[in-house]
Amino acid sequence: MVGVFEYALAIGGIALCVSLTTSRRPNPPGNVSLPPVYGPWYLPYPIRGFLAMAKLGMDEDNFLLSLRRDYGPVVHLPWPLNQIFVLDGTLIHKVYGAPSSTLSFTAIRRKFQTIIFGSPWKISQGPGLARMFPVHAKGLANLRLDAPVERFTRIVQAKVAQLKEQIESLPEQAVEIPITKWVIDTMFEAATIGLFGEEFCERTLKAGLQQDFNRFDASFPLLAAEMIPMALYPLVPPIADGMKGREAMFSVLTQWVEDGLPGLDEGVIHDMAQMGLAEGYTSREIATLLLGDLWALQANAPYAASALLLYIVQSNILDQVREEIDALPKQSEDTSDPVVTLKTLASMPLVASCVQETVRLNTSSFSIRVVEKDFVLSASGEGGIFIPAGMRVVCITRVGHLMDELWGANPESWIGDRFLAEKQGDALSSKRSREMNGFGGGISICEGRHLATAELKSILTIILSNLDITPLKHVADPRIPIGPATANNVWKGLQPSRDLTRPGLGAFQFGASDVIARVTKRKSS
Ligand code: HEM
Repeated sequence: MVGVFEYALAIGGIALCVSLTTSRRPNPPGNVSLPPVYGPWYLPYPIRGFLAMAKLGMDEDNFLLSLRRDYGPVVHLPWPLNQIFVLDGTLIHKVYGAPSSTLSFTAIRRKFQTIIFGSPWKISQGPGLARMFPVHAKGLANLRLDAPVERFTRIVQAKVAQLKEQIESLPEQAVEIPITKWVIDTMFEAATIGLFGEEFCERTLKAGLQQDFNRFDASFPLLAAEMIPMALYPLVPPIADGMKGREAMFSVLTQWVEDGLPGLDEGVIHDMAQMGLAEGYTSREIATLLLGDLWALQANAPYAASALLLYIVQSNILDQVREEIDALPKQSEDTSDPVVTLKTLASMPLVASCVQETVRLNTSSFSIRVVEKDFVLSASGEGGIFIPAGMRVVCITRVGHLMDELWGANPESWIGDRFLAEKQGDALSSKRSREMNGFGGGISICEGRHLATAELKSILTIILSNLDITPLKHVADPRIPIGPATANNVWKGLQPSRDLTRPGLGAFQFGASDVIARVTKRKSS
């Protein structure tokens, strides 16, 4: 029988081997240097790596900001992460601009398709997916979004009308609701109908799939960390629970594909499913592909939308935002409801700036690349930092968003017109837009960014045209570690607390934390 001593010996042996192999550093050529290594010099590399992992998981913002202060724009976090973090906007753009033959992403996307979304390896590694990737990207381009945005908008209008009716039926002519939950639930339905159509959404609601989505989504950080082999998923309780949620979603998706995608006859989801059938995939295999879209659709935008609404209604630019919204053409002469289309949404520069500012402040995105060939990372072309082949480079967008000089004196504050050309000048506002990397960048940039932006503008427009929102009090979620949206909480208004268990996964989520708001029919005009 193997005893504790043998186990300790084996673990010690592995740690020693890792320490010896990972401590050997390559010799960089010429006038370039290696990135500094994280952690106290006297500790072995694996211990430094574990320290980094623990700090990242416990206090993302403070850890990331301290990396840049203590090590500069690039730092190597040793095994088990074994990643090179890039912490400065200019260098991040160098990574985004590198050719895929040097810094690649496809292998990671393919691997995630299996270890997170459950596709069989033969599909995630097969040639069919290579044919689907470009069709998928085109399917979410602006040109293809009129119909999804129209469907999304129709549902949000109906939900707001329902809320108005509820308000009118009450003697106090007001309701007090958890506003984040209301926005997230509304977005869940509207966005599902937007991309997947009404019939699928109806089946989703009937099966209570939003809860299953949340269970799967809660396991996402562990799955994406790639630390737990798939064979052990059933033994790790949060992942096992996530897998139950995933299975429930597969079952509804598979049946819907089996039935011939009722309620949907165009768009990216329709095209993907048809391509899957043409490749000879089973309905369940197609369901695994569609799950990736359902996750991307719902994991970020609803949270960003509720943060945006709360920022604006508590800011001193609310009246200006309303002026812009009120200037939209009306649906008819006897209504104040605006025409909400991709075209009208594009005519609101202040609202666009508020959306960008919210995505800047309320996201943390890690864009990962595999280093295929030795690479020198340099801002100026002179000297630079040597990155050897075989490593992983990770663009840490959050640090650039909070520390780069171009944001001015108060980068941790929400300033709605920070991106407005009229206010900042054309050069600065377009430089800021280029450096806003909340949707990632380069070959892995968020394909849904146009849809997400349109959704955020649409729901904001419909709510502010019809309702007055007064935030009253914060509600905590005792189950999750929580924190302010930024390390130095400079926002004086109310916002739900940020779930700190999701470093680098896009828009901040809030668990069950919320803000109770008083909602009345809009009075001001
Ligand atoms: C505010 C809302 C959103 C935020 C902040 C966001 C953010 C991100 C980020 C950070 C990435 C990874 C980028 C990288 O690795 O460089 C990503 C990928 C992706 N997003 Fe979004 N996203 C949002 C909404 C959406 C929506 C509504 C969709 C629609 C389906 C979507 C579809 C995708 C897809 C398909 C990818 C994968 C791209 C790839 O692997 O190449 N996203 N998103």
